[in-house]
Amino acid sequence: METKLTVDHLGKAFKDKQAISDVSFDVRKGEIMAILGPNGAGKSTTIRNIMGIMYPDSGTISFSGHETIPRHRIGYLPEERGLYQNVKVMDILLYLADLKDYPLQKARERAHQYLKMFDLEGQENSSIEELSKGMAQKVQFISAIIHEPELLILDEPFSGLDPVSQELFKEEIRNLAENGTAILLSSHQMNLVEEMCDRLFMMHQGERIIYGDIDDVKKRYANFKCTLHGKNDREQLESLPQVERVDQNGDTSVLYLMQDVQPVNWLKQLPEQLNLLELSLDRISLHEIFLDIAAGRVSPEKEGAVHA
Ligand SMILES: Nc1ncnc2c1ncn2[C@@H]1O[C@H](COP(=O)(O)OP(=O)(O)OP(=O)(O)O)[C@@H](O)[C@H]1O
Repeated sequence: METKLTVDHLGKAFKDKQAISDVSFDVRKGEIMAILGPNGAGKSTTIRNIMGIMYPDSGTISFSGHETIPRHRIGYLPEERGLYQNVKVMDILLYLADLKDYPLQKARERAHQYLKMFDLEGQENSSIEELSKGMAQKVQFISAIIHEPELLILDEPFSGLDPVSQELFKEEIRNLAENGTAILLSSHQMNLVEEMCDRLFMMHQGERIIYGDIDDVKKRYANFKCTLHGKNDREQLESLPQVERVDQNGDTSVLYLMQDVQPVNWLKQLPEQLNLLELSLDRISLHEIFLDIAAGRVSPEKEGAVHA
């Protein structure tokens, strides 16, 4: 797949605070790539460097192999929402398309098409201040894609959206990728990331922790967990073979199993005296991998540890 964006060994400090260091990843045509990490991990700093809102101290950013970034071929939904408040919806969309050198007539057609798709038909002449927060967010999303960008950067696109609007956004983001747009998406909603994205770049304290194909990452990091309902002694559960740790809440115990456990064999050796009302065995989710990272239970992987 053709590489659209390459971020290579990027570093940026604010005074004595190293916000990001040695950040490297790429985003390919037609894929949805997630950039993830706990609050303060450095996601927005990375994105702002790509967008030229700030300049890196080290490293390079290139677009289709060139270090001159054609910003008119990029669409950007920033984390900070906000469009000019007292300007009409259609006027702002055409103005922003024009800033990207996109033909006016085509922009008008696409604006109508997207306003309809996002249930905003008839709002062309409303001013932004008359719209609800979610409606204004839809207009801002349209403004990010109106000029048919080759690379689309979405910083927390789903925050503040109701479930119906969230579905609309998801569907359109998928459509854009299917039609060849390279998408870099930052989100704290792990279930959506797991559902939508092809690859991920997970960072913590400014550094890369995991980089790779979502399915490979899940296989590599997502061990099995066994949830037991029934009154059981925590220490006894902790002493069972191949149990890494136990979380207990009342009569519910979650046993996190070591890597490479064979679930069937592991189940066979459970002691008969266990109090078992219910038992389930699942792979841990991306959400839990994320919590492990935030808690420092996953250390940065070596370059190339997971093949991107
Ligand atoms: N303009 C700035 N001046 C000083 N420090 C900054 C500035 N912008 C970011 N930082 C610091 O850089 C680090 C990374 O911040 P950044 O906003 O990139 O994180 P993030 O991953 O986007 O977080 P969040 O999920 O909370 O949006 C933080 O420690 C933050 O305090």
